[in-house]
Amino acid sequence: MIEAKNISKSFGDKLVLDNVSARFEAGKVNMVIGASGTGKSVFLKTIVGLVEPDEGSVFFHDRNFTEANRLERKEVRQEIGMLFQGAALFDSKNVEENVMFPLDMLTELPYEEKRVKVNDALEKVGLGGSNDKMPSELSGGMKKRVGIARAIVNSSKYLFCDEPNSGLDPQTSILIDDLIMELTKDLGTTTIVVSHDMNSVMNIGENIIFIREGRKLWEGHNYEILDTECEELRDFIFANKLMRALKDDDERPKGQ
Ligand SMILES: Nc1ncnc2c1ncn2[C@@H]1O[C@H](COP(=O)(O)OP(=O)(O)OP(=O)(O)O)[C@@H](O)[C@H]1O
Repeated sequence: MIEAKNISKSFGDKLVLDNVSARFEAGKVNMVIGASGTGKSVFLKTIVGLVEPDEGSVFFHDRNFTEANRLERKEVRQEIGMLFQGAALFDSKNVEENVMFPLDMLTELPYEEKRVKVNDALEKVGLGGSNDKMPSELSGGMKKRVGIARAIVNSSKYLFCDEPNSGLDPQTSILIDDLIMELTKDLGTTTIVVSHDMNSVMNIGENIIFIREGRKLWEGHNYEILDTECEELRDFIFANKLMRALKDDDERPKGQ
């Protein structure tokens, strides 16, 4: 579980996060959604300590991360797996070396033990046996899978995914969403997905917070979202034509 309490952050005189609180449960896909430039990434960076909040605190289970010292923060960070936008693989490293990277950085394990963990992570994302492939030989969806394997290889308790579907076609996006959901359930991770993709929200959003201009305006489950009374959220959702069509269809009297 991760809890962010009353987080505020300004850059210069621009208030980017205004008293945002959220609770992200273990074993659930938690989503932070909102339009571009609205503060989602700054919020995620605040949670991992890449940005220091001006006010408020972040807790990982009962550990106060905001007040933790360097060593305590390092311990928490070792439990966080990150899937970056665009997968961010090292082009000059093969799949095995890419997935092994966090183990090289964070552990003293011998190569054979690291290899067992890498193979296990690759199996989990459906890429068993791809160790020697280079990123240039992989499709966009496979690169994301490698990125996900790298995020879970160190038995991460927390899985953060920044725009996991960016650059993917709709079918591959669904496969990646499903994989994120499956791993969250199987591994019991506290998963946070930052996204502005409404298809993903409808596929996997179990606990969603909507941020607009630095303020949290709504939170709930994907089955509630289409019925929201929050005008700003409706504008965000129904900017997507498919969502508008679904909503109209839902409201049409049956048999028409
Ligand atoms: N280090 C920084 N210094 C100054 N301003 C920043 C900094 N980081 C972010 N901002 C500003 O904070 C605001 C929120 O940015 P943020 O990246 O969180 O948006 P976002 O919702 O993640 O957008 P996107 O979906 O496009 O990634 C933007 O106006 C951005 O310019």
